[in-house]
Amino acid sequence: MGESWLLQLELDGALNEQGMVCDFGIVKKLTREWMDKTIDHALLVPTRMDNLKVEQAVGQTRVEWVYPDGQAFNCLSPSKAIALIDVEEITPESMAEWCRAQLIELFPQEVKGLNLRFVAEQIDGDFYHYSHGLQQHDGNCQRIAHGHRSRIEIFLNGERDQKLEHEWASRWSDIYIGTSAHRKESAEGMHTYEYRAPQGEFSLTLPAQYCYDIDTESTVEQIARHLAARIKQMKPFDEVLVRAYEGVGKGAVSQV
Ligand SMILES: Nc1nc2c(c(=O)[nH]1)N=C([C@H](O)[C@H](O)COP(=O)(O)OP(=O)(O)OP(=O)(O)O)CN2
Repeated sequence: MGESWLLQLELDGALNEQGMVCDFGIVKKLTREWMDKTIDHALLVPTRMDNLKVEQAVGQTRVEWVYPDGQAFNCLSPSKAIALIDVEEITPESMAEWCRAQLIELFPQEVKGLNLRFVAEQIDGDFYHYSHGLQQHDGNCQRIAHGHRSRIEIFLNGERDQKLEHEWASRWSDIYIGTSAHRKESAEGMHTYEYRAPQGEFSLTLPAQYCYDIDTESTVEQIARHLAARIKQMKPFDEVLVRAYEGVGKGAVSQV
């Protein structure tokens, strides 16, 4: 599944010569750089999970996992796009503990304690939960399986339509949004996506029931456009406006 969490930090320690525990600028820089290097835009794999096999060779990592119903999940990607986390399950709490233990080592010695929390954005309505990879992105969004938790707003003739929002959020609850051009032949009932991007070769195979393909890259602009077009097909006489988000506070608007 895709996630977008806000990170909250509390530092404990004696005051330095500037009267600070640690300059906020340093806190933000250290934390952001470390998160970007380790878990942000990565596929987080809980290595104590059952039915998991991980192989690493020459900069590539392969993850094979069997779903409880016996179906297969397989991802091959440059190693930095897969974060192996020594826990049974990825939760905000298990990730906070895992990150805390490593992050505290990076702070100046005045910092004696670090409390770290991951929190989901407060979303009053529906949201969609998806993973994807943008082959054409020159940054880390090219990684084949990173995801977001995103609010969605749909308007018909200027009026919010929460029933439609709910329908799309349910359809896109823990979904992989694939790009048709990346599809390769696969066993029946499975989808395989493969592409080469600047960071290397990416490949992902998972059950078709967890996938939704679109004809373009899955940028949030294209997602908003796709949703607006699909809704317009069903409601040709209505003016349709979609606000689709990508994680917290960023998104796109499409109107047809
Ligand atoms: N105009 C667009 N820009 C970007 C898109 C997009 O769809 N349209 N998509 C991405 C990536 O998919 C990416 O996962 C999001 O990247 P980024 O904003 O860097 O990610 P974070 O969620 O980590 O956000 P921060 O708030 O910067 O932590 C990139 N750009």
